[in-house]
Order: sequence, then structure tokens, then C-alpha cells
Amino acid sequence: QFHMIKHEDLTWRESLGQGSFTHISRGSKTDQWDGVTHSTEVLLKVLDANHKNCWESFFEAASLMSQISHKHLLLVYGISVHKSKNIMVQEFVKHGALDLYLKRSTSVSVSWKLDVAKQLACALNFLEEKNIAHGNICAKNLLLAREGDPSADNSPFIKLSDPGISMALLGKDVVLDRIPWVAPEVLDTLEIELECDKWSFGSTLWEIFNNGEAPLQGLDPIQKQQFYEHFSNLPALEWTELADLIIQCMQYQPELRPSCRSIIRQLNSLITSDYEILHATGTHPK
Ligand SMILES: N#Cc1ccc(Nc2nc(N)cc(-n3cnc(CCO)c3)n2)cc1
Repeated sequence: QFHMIKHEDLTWRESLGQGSFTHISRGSKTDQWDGVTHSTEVLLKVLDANHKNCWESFFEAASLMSQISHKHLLLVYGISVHKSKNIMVQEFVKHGALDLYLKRSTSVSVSWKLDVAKQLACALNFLEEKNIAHGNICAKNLLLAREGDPSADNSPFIKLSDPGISMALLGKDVVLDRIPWVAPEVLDTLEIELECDKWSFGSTLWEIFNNGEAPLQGLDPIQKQQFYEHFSNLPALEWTELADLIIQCMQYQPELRPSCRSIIRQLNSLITSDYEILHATGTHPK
């Protein structure tokens, strides 16, 4: 169920960092279309050689993204297996991971953030309708295809990345490190259900409205585990309606979390209210 890409059709450029058990590089792939050679810029995601045993899960994550297509889901061109290297070939998304973009950007407006949040909610709604759980929703896995320029009145555009290797294979320390994105019930079962993505959505909303700052970043794994044991909540944002939405998503009982349709409805009313506040008082919520 995959397009296999020949290793010799890939060119490797600079390294761009790493994910869990993987590292990423910019590159290009060449294709022959009716005898003409085309070169496409790609992102090469390589499974670390010392985690070769995870190759099934690595490609399982990629195939999830290949079986369904949606404008806000990352395009995976295919895979390439060469000697001991397992490579996922993805579309190169122009502005990279959202968490880094938010940390670097100073003037990102509330309406920009709401627009991005709504796009993520739409991607999740699409997955929910297909009964597909992603399992790794966070700002690091949101890729910014278009920055959006308020003066040119065009808006940002994001793509949700593949979920990566399943947590069942990543080990407890990686799972603890993913607190508070990973839903509390996952710590026991290591099973990903649709409701888990709602919890992660809440955590990602918090990141987006805190300019890419990671929630609970100062806590060590034990303190992170206690955060769940004490049924704690993230520090509330000043905008109470938004803080309420985050609390709804981050309900400890999975069945109490809102549907994607409800999340989208609430985001729409925040977008409208933001618009009214902006035009009423000339100021708007943090
Ligand atoms: N400077 C810069 C710069 C860096 C990267 C891109 N592009 C791109 N395209 C993708 N398909 C995936 C990623 N990506 C980034 N971090 C991860 C790991 C966490 O998911 C994945 N980046 C564009 C500009």
C-alpha cells in the first residue's frame, strides 16, 4: 500500500533535527514524467538504525497518512528502504514545525492562532469521521505551509504530520515525556482512541496561545506523572472562553470530552467574539 522510491532517486541535503527514534533532513527526489526528469523538494524522515525493530510502526504511521488525503494532512510520497535505512519521503512543508515558528515569531495575532486551531480541529474532525485516531497531536507535529500575511489579508495554512512510532514501542520514558499531550488513560493502556486526540488538542491549543511554550516544560517525568495523579489542569489562559474549551478537551474522563463538531462550533464563536472585541474596543484578549 506504498509507493516505493528508489534510493538512487533521492538526494540528501542538510539535517533538520530529530523526532522520537528518527531524524529528518531536507532533500529532493527525482521522477520521470513522460521522459522528463522532475526534481521535487522533500523531507526525508529516517528511522534511527538502533531502532530498526520499530520499522513496522514507522511505516504504519506513514501508511495512515497515505491511505487518506485531506488538505490539512501531510502528503507522504512513499518510502525507501536501502541497506539498513528506513526512509519516509514526505512533502517538504515550507515553514516547518509550528512550535519553533511560534517561539521565533513575536507578532502572531489572536485571529491567526484561532485560524490555525480551527484548521487542526477540521483535520481531527476528518479523522474522527473515518474513526482514525492520530495519537500524537502537538504543535511540533503541525507544519506551517503558509505563514499568512495580515497586510496581504491571507491566512496561515497548516498540515498535520504523521504520528510517528506508536507509544507502545517507545517506552515509558518517552510516554512520560509526552505529558501533558498524551491523554492520562493512555499511560495505563498505551492504546490510542479518538478521545485521546481531543485531550491532545487541548494541550496543543494551550501551546498555540502561549507562543509555542511547552506546557509543564519545567517538570521532570515524576512530577509530570504526579500532575496526572492529582488530576491537575494546565494554568488557565486569560481568555476565559478559550480556557474553558481547553478544560473541556482535557477532561480526565474521556467520554466527557467534546466532539470535533462541538470544538469547531466553539472555535467559530471565539472567532466571532474575537472579531467583535477587536472592533468594539480596539483591543483584544491575550
Ligand atoms: N528552518 C526550517 C525548516 C525546517 C523544516 C521544514 N519543513 C518540514 N517539512 C516536513 N514535512 C516536516 C518537517 N518537520 C520539522 N520538524 C519535524 C519533526 C517534528 O514533527 C518535521 N519540516 C521547513 C523549514
